[in-house]
Amino acid sequence: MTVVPASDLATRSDTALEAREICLSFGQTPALRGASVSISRGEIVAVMGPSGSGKSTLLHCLAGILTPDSGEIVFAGRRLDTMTENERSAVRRDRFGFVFQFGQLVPELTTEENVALPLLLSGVRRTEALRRARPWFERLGLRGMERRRSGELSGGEAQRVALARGLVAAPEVLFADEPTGSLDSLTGEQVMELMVGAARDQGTTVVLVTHDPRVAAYADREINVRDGKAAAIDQARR
Ligand SMILES: Nc1ncnc2c1ncn2[C@@H]1O[C@H](COP(=O)(O)OP(=O)(O)OP(=O)(O)O)[C@@H](O)[C@H]1O
Repeated sequence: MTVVPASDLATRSDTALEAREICLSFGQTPALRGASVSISRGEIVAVMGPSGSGKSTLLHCLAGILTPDSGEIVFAGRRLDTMTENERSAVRRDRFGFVFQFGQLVPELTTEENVALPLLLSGVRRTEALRRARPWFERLGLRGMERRRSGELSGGEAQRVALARGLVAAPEVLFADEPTGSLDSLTGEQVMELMVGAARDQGTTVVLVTHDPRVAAYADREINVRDGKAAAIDQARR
């Protein structure tokens, strides 16, 4: 009989990312109270729930930005919560992408440098990083804006640049916290269409926090967070 090591089994599984019974408090405030979620490879998941319910905290734990007080985070078969800070930051840099509500572009850099940034931080040479950033301008309708700085972009343009930056290194998981929260609904829908299209092309798993049911409708599945606990929404009700 061949014994398959548990690590191999985990690598072969379809699960990209998992939180198991995670708890996290900020001082006396419990933000997560035993939240569990399991996200498949290539799946696009919307995390919904009332303000203050723990959505962003859950996303930050899944992304290895925050470490839970108890429970486990498993990414690609490995415990993220027990890694050293250096290992976790290498996972964030090399295997995860991020898009936040206000884009958070580096104002001193041109848009093409902003898009290329994750590659530069991973040690890709500048010419090569800029070469790989270039197709994203065409793809996201940003052609001609390569040399602008973030102050010279509209909100929707800046958010598309942020999206390109989040996806340029072909991350395994893209974390998006209210990526359309600062945009009007039409611009928000354009950003969502681009995000979902690009993520599907690359096979990127997406964890998306949103208040907006129209944004959540782009996801394959909704997870509802209430009082620091997560529950999958019955798909039949959607
Ligand atoms: N850095 C922090 N320090 C102290 N308390 C915090 C911190 N971050 C979050 N909290 C608290 O943890 C709880 C969950 O916050 P979290 O931001 O995860 O909720 P959320 O569902 O994302 O809310 P929103 O939809 O308003 O963004 C809230 O009670 C919040 O006040």
